[in-house]
Amino acid sequence: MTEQHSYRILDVLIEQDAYFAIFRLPHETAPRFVMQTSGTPSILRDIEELNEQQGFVIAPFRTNATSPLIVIRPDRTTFPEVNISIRKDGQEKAYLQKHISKNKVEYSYLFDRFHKPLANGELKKLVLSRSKIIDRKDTFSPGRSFFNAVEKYPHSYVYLFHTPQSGTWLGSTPEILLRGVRDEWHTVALAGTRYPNSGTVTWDDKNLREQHLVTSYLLKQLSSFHITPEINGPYTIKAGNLAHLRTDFSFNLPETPKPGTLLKALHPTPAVSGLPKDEAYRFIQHNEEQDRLYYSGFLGMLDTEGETDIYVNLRCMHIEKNLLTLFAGSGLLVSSSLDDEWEETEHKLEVMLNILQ
Ligand SMILES: C=C(O[C@@H]1C=C(C(=O)O)C=C[C@H]1O)C(=O)O
Repeated sequence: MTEQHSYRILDVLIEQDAYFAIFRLPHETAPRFVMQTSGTPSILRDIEELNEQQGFVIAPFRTNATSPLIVIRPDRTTFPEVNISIRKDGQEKAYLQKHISKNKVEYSYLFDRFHKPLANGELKKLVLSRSKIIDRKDTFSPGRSFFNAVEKYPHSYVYLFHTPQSGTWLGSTPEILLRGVRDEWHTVALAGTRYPNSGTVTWDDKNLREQHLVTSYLLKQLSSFHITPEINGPYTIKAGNLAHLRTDFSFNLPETPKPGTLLKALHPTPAVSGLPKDEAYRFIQHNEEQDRLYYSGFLGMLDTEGETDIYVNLRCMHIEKNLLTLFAGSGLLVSSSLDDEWEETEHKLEVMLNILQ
């Protein structure tokens, strides 16, 4: 099967409103595919209900009626044959950035609003995110963009999924939330961002502190289950045009906690939300002025009999009939500067912008 044939199949599955996900794990060559062929996917109210589930999980940042927590049952794991007609490409139109996207002036108001509780010591860290909305070209193909990302981002988890409940999402994320085979499990603290042109990356105090906050949080959550992980890091990793600081946590997971319970304890980590956990999560809900939907939620296969690979949903876009909404955020500390954080989100948005053609 040619790549062009594969991407047309993916586009047709989206047009047919199928329940499917295709994903490529870091450093693997072949993407894996899952599709539910009968009934409707499970809709869950609470992350802990994942303890009773196996399948492809799609969890929003915040579960609500518009963004439910979904599990696709993997009825089939090979590409289906679908009737593909050759698409007549319409008139070319340029990708246009819509006014609804926050410009730097509007972003600066939100930056000030987020900085206040950091400056007065109420909160230690807050992740401020924004989105960029662009017109979808007639020639845009989600399937082709997925394969572009597979090629361009070998170190990331690249995915495309569709369900009628979530809509269509595509992304290329570097951040593992929970990975496990048998009783060997892993999670990762990924925080601190640079955009090096070349050579070695150096890390300032702000980035080291951000990384330290996420590491301490993960240790605390794991130790609440009496898990003492083996720790490796922090070290520098590449993710497309960006570099991050990463610390690995490896541990045994006997009978309990089950993965759903652990995911509930981990999500949302301060890499995407903030500290203290509950206060930061509430602050974002009331002040960010956008619904993050599935951005900064988590996704991937949950299969306790086989292999579990759950990633944080970053460097992603929501694909609609006429619009593409790209998301990016960055972690603010009291020492953050407006220009640096804006620039960081610009670089993060490029991850999706670079695969649109
Ligand atoms: C929030 C995002 O990325 C997260 C935030 C980072 C940071 O602030 O340094 C780094 C990696 C991710 O954990 C994003 O890509 O939107």
